[in-house]
Amino acid sequence: LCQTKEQRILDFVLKNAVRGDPQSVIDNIDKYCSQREWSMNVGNEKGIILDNVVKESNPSTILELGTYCGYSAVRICRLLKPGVRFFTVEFNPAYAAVAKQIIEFAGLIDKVQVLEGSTGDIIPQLKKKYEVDTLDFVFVDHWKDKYKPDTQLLEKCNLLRKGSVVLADNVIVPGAPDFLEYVRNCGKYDCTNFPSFLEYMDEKDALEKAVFRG
Ligand SMILES: O=C(CSCCNC(=O)c1cc(-c2ccc(F)cc2)cc(O)c1O)c1ccc(O)c(O)c1
Ligand SMILES: [Mg+2]
Repeated sequence: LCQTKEQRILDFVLKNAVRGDPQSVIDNIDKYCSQREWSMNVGNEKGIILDNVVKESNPSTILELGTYCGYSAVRICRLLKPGVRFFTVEFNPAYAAVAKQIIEFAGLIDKVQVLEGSTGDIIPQLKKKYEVDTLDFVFVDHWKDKYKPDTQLLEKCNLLRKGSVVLADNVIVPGAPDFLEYVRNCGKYDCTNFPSFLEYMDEKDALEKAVFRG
C-alpha cells in the first residue's frame, strides 16, 4: 500500500510508463501531478526551459541540488551524451529511494549518482571523493535558503570554472531573494531570468541562469 505521495508517484510511473523510455517517465509524472496530486517537480513549462539551457551548455559533469523524485534528473540525463557524469544530492532518504527507482526505470541509472546527505557536507567532497575537477552545469532546486550559501560553497571549493552554468528553480515561488541579489550583484556571474509558471499551477515562477565569469 503506498503510504507517501512519492511512493504513489513511483507506483503510477511503474504501472503506466514504458521501461527505458525517459520521456514516458516524464510525461507520466506530469500527468499524475497535474491530475491527481500536486508535487514539487520542476514540471513541463520550466522543464522545456531547463532542456534548452542544458542543450546549449552541452555539459559533461553536472551537479543537481535537490533530487526529490528524480524528475529533473531524468529530464536532464535524457539529453546527455554517453560517458557524462550526473551527481544529484538529496537530503531526504525516502525521496532518494524513490528517485533511484524512477531513474533506474527510465534506464539512466549508470549516468547518475544519487548522493544522500546535506549539500554542505557533500559539496566539499566532490573533488577528492568523487574525482570531480570542475562542474559544467549545476541545477539548484533544494531548500531555497540554501541556494546562496551553497553557490558560495561551490566557489570556495573551486568547483566552478569560466562558463559554468548555475540554473536555479523557484526564484519567484517559493523564492530565493538573497540568491538572486547575490548572483546579480556580486560581479562574478552573467545572469539571465526566464519567466515561467509554477509546476502544474497558473502562478508565475521563474528560472535564473547565472554563468560564472571565472
Ligand atoms: O531536496 C531537498 C529537500 S527540500 C525540497 C526543495 N524544493 C522545494 O521546497 C520546492 C517547493 C515548491 C513549492 C512548495 C509550495 C508552494 F506553495 C509552492 C511551491 C516548489 C518547488 O519547485 C520546490 O523545488 C534538500 C536537498 C539537499 C539538502 O542539503 C537539503 O537540506 C534539502
Ligand atoms: Mg523546484
